[in-house]
Amino acid sequence: MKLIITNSYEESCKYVAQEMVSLVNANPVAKLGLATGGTAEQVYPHLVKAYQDGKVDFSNVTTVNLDEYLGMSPDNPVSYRKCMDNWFFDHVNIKKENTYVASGLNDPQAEIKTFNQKLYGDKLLDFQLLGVGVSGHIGFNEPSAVLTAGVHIEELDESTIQANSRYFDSPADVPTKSITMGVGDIMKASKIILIATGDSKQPVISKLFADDSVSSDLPVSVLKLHRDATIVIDRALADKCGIKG
Ligand SMILES: N[C@@H]1[C@@H](O)[C@H](O)[C@@H](COP(=O)(O)O)O[C@@H]1O
Repeated sequence: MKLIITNSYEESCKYVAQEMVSLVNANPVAKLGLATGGTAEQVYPHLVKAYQDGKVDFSNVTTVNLDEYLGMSPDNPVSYRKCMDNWFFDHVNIKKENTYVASGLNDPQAEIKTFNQKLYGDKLLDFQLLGVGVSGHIGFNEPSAVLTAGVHIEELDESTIQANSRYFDSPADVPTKSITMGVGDIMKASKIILIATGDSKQPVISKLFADDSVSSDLPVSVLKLHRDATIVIDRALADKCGIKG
């Protein structure tokens, strides 16, 4: 697992976007795994800018998103589908039919089938963008005695519900379940970049770099097993975690 420490969150976002642009330029038919969440959100304006500046072409790119809340309509303004449309897809030349964000409204078992078809029907992911939850989750894979490899329905951790309640009227409105890629799905991506910032992520990032352990109590720690996973944090977060470098 590689660590990159930037001078600021803004610089982290630019760095991640630049990596994605380079990847698409090297492989115009790239299949990208995408992420929502407040941290990943600020990566997308840099991708849109690169497109507007003629530096990248998304016309042959396909995408699969990590997760969605169960019961969430794709039309709901806080759905991950709407987030992706608003932040990215509606502003670049990607074909909408080449983008997939699971529907939280469909029958869960049928949607798991569709999700797997999108993940494995043609080729594996060339890249996966990740954020990390305050619980240490990736996608919505929460800490637990065991982790699940494949696409599944996951009960959200109380800390995730609290953290994500900022997007809803109240914590009671946050869905309690999600449909998510499993850790095995994420780990099959050829290249993974995780971006983290902010004081709330200090406990999980500190734990991640405290030692060499991999544990289902800290789902993000599975990235230590990946050949090409990079964690991008800013100096402020690194300092909080006591990480030198
Ligand atoms: N399901 C998403 C995760 O994929 C994301 O990593 C996490 C981090 O969010 P934020 O960056 O807003 O802290 O948010 C949600 O829970």
